[in-house]
Amino acid sequence: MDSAALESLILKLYDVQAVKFGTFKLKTGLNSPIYFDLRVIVSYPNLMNQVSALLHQRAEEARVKFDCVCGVPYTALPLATIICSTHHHPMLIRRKEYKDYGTKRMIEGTVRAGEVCLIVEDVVTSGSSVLETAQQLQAQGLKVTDAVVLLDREQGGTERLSSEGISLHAVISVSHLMDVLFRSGRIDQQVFSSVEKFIQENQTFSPAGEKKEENGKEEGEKKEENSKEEEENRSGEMSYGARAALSSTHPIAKRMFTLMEEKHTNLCVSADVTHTQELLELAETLGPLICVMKTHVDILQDFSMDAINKLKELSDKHNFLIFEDRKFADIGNTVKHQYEGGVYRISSWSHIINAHSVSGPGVVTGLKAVGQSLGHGCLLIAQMSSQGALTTEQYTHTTVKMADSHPDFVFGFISGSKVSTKPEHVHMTPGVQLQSGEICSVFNLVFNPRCFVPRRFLGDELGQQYTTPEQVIRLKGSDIIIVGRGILSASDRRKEAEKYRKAGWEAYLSRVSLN
Ligand SMILES: O=c1ccn([C@@H]2O[C@H](COP(=O)(O)O)[C@@H](O)[C@H]2O)c(=O)[nH]1
Repeated sequence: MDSAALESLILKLYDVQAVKFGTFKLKTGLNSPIYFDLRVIVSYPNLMNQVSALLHQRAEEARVKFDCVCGVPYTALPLATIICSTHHHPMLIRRKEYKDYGTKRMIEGTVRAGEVCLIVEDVVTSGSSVLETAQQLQAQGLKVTDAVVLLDREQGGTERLSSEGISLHAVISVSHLMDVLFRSGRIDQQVFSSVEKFIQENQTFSPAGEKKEENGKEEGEKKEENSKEEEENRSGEMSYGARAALSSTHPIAKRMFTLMEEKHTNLCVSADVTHTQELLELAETLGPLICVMKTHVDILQDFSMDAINKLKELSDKHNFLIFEDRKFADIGNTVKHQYEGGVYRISSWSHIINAHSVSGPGVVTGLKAVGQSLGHGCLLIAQMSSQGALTTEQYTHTTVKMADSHPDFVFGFISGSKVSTKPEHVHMTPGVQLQSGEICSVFNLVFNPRCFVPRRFLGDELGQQYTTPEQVIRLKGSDIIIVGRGILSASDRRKEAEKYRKAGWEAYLSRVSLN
């Protein structure tokens, strides 16, 4: 690639303020000394043509073989359009928002399964937007081997994509850009060094499987480590879509992550009702807002397989998964019968079940013998939300190890926080309401009469404890909020569920990387 052409492009990008220096708060909460806003280039037709030509040239230099092109929405869409119309390549458009009407397609254009699609992107940080796009193309039977990007922030995107079998080809790297701007006198040594330091200290990719040393640490050190962990939960986080695209992700988790990203929801409603009509009404009204409906079928006074068949139809209609919260906890042989047979025949309709690990690995082996061939998945209960729960740190740790031994069936956990570092694992958290017990401590409630918080925000009379969607998703690093009475006790359940969906989704957006 012609270095003079690249230098002139970098200077033009600086001149049109597509690259800025200062203090910019990223979606992750981090303050960055550099910010790219390549959206502005749409106002400069010559620049658009130049960028598109260089992207195409980069793909040619890397000898990428492809049949069609797809731009990551939104900035790369017009770039892909110019490339396709200039070089006569078929184009595909990826929708960012799921639509609940019409064809409901996420990829528009003529899809020919088996063809190779080249992805075009403007800026890559962690690579999660490219991975999301790849995953949606792959879901349509297309192959994705390469992506071209105008600017690589060099924060781990190349490595992340490579670990997923995608080669990233960048026209400009951030170090090259900084070098040109420094040499041309556009930025001084201080700005140069602060950006260099930021990039070095904010890498988003590290090979999986590394565990932090915890033994022998002083209380203060441990506290600091905990807050670092919370910080990690908030920043550099992979998106649900990117996690769906990982080859090690269980099929149920793939489906779950994908539909969460499509529907913009990480809300699971806990349908703790006692009549089937109410259960079906909930599925019909809340279906578009949820990713999972959790049931306790043994509290239904009029259980019937007919009602269950209708629930299955609604789960297809509104694209949510069914999770029977049966909490299996017996020896392998017994749980096998409980899962497959009896009145409820749970394995015939529930996509997800869960189990306590207390009885040892036999519980998983027994359930797996029934559920694996049906394509179902299991969550292990690693922590509980109720006061005085016996789920100690050691218990949680052993439960995670048990899950690791059965990746073909166990795909995640019921827990109050993120207990596994594996991005393919799903964490679902119960005990969630919009206002938590932390607003006003029990001590204050008793001793300070002016501090009034309704009892239900603290917990219930039977030991349930609540935290907020923000705490669960952003600070504790869990993936899905499970909400029962927070929604069920509202006079307008749909409106209330929408509040929870929004709160959970915004908390998720605030923790994933700006890419
Ligand atoms: O530790 C746990 C495990 C499961 N649950 C279940 O979640 C819902 C919570 O209902 P709320 O009305 O939101 O309190 C309920 O079905 C429990 O069985 C849990 O609460 N804690």
